[in-house]
Amino acid sequence: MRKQIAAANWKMNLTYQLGEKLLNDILEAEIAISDNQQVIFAVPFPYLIMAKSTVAHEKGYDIAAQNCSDKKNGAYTGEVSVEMLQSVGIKYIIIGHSERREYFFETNKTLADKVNICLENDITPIFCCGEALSVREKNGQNDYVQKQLEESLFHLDQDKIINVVIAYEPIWAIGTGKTASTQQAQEMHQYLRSVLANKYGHEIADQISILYGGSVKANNASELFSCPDVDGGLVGGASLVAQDFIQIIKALKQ
Ligand SMILES: O=C[C@H](O)COP(=O)(O)O
Repeated sequence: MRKQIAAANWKMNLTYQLGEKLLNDILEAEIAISDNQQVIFAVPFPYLIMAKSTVAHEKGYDIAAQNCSDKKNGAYTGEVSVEMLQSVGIKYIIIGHSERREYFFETNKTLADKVNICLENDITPIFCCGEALSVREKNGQNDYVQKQLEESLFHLDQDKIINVVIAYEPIWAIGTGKTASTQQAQEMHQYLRSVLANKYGHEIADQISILYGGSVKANNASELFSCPDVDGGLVGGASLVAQDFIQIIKALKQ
């Protein structure tokens, strides 16, 4: 049975001290996390070790990096390699967030390289895909996300794809307060799963968690997560407020 995941993406927000307090405030709520659920905090690089040790003894909680280099190592000043992240215990990395695609010009090919290095190091990529408003207005969202999957993931064998988490994030819903309707979210997630099934078969596709991202809030998480093909969320703004993210964790399907 695939995991139900609440992933917090702090992006470039919070000081170290506020981040540490936020983590502790959420852990103090002592939410019961079932074996089928996972809570992940994607924190800025300088906070990874603190965050990792803060959740170390908490069942069902883990930490992610928000990005990594597409190079393995070497003279790339300012870059952070997957091997470095692995060496401090990181098990998840967000790959291909739309903000990285837009502001840092990451291409499907670069992201395929990042995915490969993650998997070589036993790290689960949380692979983001999603269309801009202009694409949706032309009803081109299915082809658009399918191409993102084909060009960044479909070189993987069955035993590798099974270790990837996918996050569908309609760009028009990120940080805008506009959320995809439950029907839009379910349609896209179902479509993504059918694309995976066509390539890898239903048994594999049914095991891959597909998260929804785009203005998930405390008051809409239950409805979104109740969709059969929505396996939790990748949450930006609402993950910065302890009480809001606590509600979002509680909204995960069991
Ligand atoms: O990574 C998270 C997504 O970009 C969604 O962000 P948001 O919840 O602020 O819309």
